[in-house]
Amino acid sequence: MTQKCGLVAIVGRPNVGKSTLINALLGQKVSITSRKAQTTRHRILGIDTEGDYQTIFVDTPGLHIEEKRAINRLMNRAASSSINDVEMVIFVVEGTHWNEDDDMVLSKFKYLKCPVVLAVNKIDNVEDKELLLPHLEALGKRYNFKHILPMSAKKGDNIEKIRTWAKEVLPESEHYFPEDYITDRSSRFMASEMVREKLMRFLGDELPYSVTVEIEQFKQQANGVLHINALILVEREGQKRMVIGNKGEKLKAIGKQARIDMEELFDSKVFLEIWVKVKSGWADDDRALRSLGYGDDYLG
Ligand SMILES: Nc1nc2c(ncn2[C@@H]2O[C@H](COP(=O)(O)OP(=O)(O)OP(=O)(O)O)[C@@H](O)[C@H]2O)c(=O)[nH]1
Repeated sequence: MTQKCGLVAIVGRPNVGKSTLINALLGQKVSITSRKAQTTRHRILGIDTEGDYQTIFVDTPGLHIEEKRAINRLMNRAASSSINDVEMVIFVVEGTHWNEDDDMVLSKFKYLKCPVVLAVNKIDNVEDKELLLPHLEALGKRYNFKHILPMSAKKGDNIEKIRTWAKEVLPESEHYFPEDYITDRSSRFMASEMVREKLMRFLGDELPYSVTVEIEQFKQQANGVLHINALILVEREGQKRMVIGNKGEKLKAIGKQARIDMEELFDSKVFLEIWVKVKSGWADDDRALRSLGYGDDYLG
């Protein structure tokens, strides 16, 4: 049989569970998830290769209404353009909560030619299941969806259908990526996302968007241990203190959790060092090494 390959977009307002769905579809942590809205700043490709089929899932940044901040405008642009050349769109919404942001996403489908699947996520959260059916029926009247799928990305319920439907729409084409690729993002990028995710988890709303993470070193040592140096760049001294926490506790916890995820993803022991630096501060170029975010067994 000839090879088939194509793009499938996963769209939806922030926080509906797109990253969780991508992770569930690919069975690996390729995208970051968080309770805080809008964590996906980058467009991440998740690649699912099975035999002759290769589905490239495009995890778009959350589309949303407010356009005041430049970053939001950029996110909207990236999201709109990524919808156009795909074979299918998975529109993720949340349980029985439909709001005007969902309407906004829906309005982007006006000129779409490809099929749209409505994935009604987080049904495990819907307490009154009797409400679900009429709600799904009402949703069906909003657009000519190819399928309407109640599902739970977190529990893995019904997500196989998405993989099957995706395969059905793939055109004949050579595979774009080698079969062992899960994402076209480099491992360095994945490592930085993992640190950023933990930052968000530990600092929540306190964390400003301006904080960035750079991977300065990513090297496999002869003994197989992966040495990773991450640099967290903040804008002010106060933010640096916040990230480091009392006696370095916060940074230590962030480092530990990030290391655990990295070890799983890279399938290797990881030695992770994290530094925090104030971005613009020429007067503050001291890079205090604050984190011992690695297991004690790698110390010796
Ligand atoms: N109960 C429940 N929670 C879910 C489910 N799927 C995702 N979540 C939770 O919803 C929150 C947001 O999930 P994400 O996957 O980060 O959402 P997202 O749409 O990628 O968010 P952005 O990156 O902001 O666009 C997380 O706390 C998830 O654990 C689900 O099926 N059931």
